[in-house]
Amino acid sequence: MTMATFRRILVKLSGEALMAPDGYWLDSQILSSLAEDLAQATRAGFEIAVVIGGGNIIRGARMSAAGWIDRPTADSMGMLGTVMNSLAIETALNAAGVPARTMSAVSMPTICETYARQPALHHLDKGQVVVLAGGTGNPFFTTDTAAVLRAAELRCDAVLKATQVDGVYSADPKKHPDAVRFDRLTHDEAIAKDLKVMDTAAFALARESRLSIIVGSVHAPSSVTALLQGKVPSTVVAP
Ligand SMILES: Nc1ncnc2c1ncn2[C@@H]1O[C@H](COP(=O)(O)OP(=O)(O)OP(=O)(O)O)[C@@H](O)[C@H]1O
Ligand SMILES: O=c1ccn([C@@H]2O[C@H](COP(=O)(O)O)[C@@H](O)[C@H]2O)c(=O)[nH]1
Repeated sequence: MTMATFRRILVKLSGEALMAPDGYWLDSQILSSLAEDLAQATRAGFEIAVVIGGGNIIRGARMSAAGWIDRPTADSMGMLGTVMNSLAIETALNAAGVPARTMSAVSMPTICETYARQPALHHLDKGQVVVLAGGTGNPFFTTDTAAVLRAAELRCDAVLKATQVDGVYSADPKKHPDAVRFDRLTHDEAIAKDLKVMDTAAFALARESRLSIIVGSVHAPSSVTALLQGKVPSTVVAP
């Protein structure tokens, strides 16, 4: 399957991208612009499922490294952060005229639907955007792994990681300005080179499920549609 034939996409949005320039966890203008971008992708004919990270709120590994809290508890807090971001994106999508519903891997029935595969497929078939919250529901994982897992479950054609950088580089471009961007990589290469734009578990699951991953910048104008249509730079990780 080539990019031109992709129809159902799991968009992994950076949580960090929601942050306001002054460091506040959520900027409502950035949120609306992301929702408008997703709305444009649905109008272009893509079926969209969303996983949003929690890097603007809590990263469990970093928090527990300080020593006062254990990793599973910090990760639980991280998963709750992704629910907050998911409810925010659901609200912004509905305001942009796109029916959206949040489904959480962590059951909280007074707040949103609990994730289950068949109802999620049904919502997607009806043209709704499903926002998949709470990661995998387990500590020691990331929302990148959750994105690949849900993409495989929900018969998505690809995962789009819309992040802070415009692709996968030979090293973290924020720390190594001389790093070189790859246009294309195999899953094996991404794992062997230990390219930390996504965790190894996510790449390994994508390899097993033969899922392509497009990595590109969330900051490009109309980034989701432009990335899916190959109009802006990205890296495609594919079998
Ligand atoms: N080889 C690499 N190529 C590209 N980016 C890399 C690489 N290694 C590390 N990175 C870093 O990975 C980051 C993106 O991944 P990460 O999941 O941490 O952030 P995110 O997409 O903002 O997610 P969230 O905020 O939701 O956790 C980039 O900002 C970049 O600095
Ligand atoms: O399956 C999961 C997904 C996430 N977490 C925790 O949430 C934070 C935020 O997610 P990011 O992918 O880093 O944006 C993550 O650091 C974990 O602490 C989790 O435990 N399980």
